[in-house]
Amino acid sequence: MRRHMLLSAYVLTPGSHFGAMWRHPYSETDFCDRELYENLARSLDRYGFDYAFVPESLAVPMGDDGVWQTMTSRGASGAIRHDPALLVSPMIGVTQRLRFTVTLSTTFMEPYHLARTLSTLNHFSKGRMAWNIVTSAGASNAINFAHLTSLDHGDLYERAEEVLTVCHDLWSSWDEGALIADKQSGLYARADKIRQIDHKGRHFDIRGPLTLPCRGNPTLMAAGVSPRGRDFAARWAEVIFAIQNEPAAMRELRDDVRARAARMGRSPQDIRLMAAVQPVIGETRDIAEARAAHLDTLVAPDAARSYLAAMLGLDLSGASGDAPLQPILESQHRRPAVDAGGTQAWLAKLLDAKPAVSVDDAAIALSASTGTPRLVGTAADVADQLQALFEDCCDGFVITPTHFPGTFEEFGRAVIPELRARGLVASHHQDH
Ligand SMILES: Cc1cc2nc3c(=O)[nH]c(=O)nc-3n(C[C@H](O)[C@H](O)[C@H](O)COP(=O)(O)O)c2cc1C
Repeated sequence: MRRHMLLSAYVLTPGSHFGAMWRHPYSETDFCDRELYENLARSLDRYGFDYAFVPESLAVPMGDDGVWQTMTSRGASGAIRHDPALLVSPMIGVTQRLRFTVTLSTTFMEPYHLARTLSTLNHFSKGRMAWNIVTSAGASNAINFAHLTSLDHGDLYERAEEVLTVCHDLWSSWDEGALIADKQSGLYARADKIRQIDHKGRHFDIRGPLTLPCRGNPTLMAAGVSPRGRDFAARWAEVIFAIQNEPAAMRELRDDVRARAARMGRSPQDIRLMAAVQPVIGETRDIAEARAAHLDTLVAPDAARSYLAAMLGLDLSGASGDAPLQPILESQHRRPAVDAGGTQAWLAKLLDAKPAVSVDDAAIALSASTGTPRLVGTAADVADQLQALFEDCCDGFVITPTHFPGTFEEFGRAVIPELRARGLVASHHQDH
């Protein structure tokens, strides 16, 4: 069977990987409206997206200095976040085919909760769930859980391994056929087909069983990039979510995780990589270029500076926006705890092209796409760029919006038919 591209819609508000999304003239702004998500889900289902992908953070975004007010007041990426599991619940109800990726943290959630929430969603969606497993490293993630013992990077992954073991045990704590609901005999469930898990580990003490039977396991995704994160993905995940600017970095990540998986006895081809991309589509190339340039004008420099500071682990509080970035980088020698988006590689590329880039220009460039490749052009141009990446170094894309939900509609109306005509995405009702 021909290999098909996976297509996900990235549901992050009020800014997405484009940090000023809500300011776009065509964008919705009420991200607390249930119907917005139901309508989005209907459209995604109709156009043939594979997934709605919901990332997660349990804190409002903040700069490296802990100041959250700037980014929240500017509506930066992730300033409004719902519980991912609850967000997709109404979306499930209005769709037949669309699948859902919820990002849930192994650090701040308990495995019993995780296993049960995902199990319920997998029942309600008839098996259309995926879990993007994150360890939520970094100070901002921990800010609302300061009462918990803080875990270092290695401990986060050790806990995550235990969480996954427990979840799998809970998901198999009911055998198929355990639920019989036999009114005649009065036997609802066969206890001989339901097991305690009796887990006693370093982090958890859990008897089990789960409070409901399982309907298959969710598809597992992972998003770490360190050697430990890659091992974790190689052990558990079927899909890796990547924010990488360069094809070579996507290729290296996929090859490396596949090699690790092979050493663990898995088939390397079982691991697919979905890369975040930001399409900017125009009726003509000139229109697309003009739209891309317009996007940058919507980014607020103060919020962009906070974001740059957070992503690079810099103190920019005393810096003028016009100052060149390079000397600041050299004087501070600071590094972020997490390089989640390949930001260092993005920065190296920027400094290579523009050694004297100012703080604000760098900040605006980062907030405009978070380092995801921006694909600018007509629908056919965007399809060409996706095809080239797909044939070279990845298995699908997470489409990050510049306006919400318009980007998904433009992509669905103009680019997906083009990809389908080229045989690159599954036809409707066909599995990938
Ligand atoms: C592409 C990407 C996306 C991520 N998305 C999230 C997220 O939505 N929520 C979250 O809490 N952590 C997220 N993370 C953080 C990871 O789960 C992990 O904690 C972090 O990357 C540190 O692990 P590492 O050093 O192995 O990369 C993401 C990381 C990457 C690389």
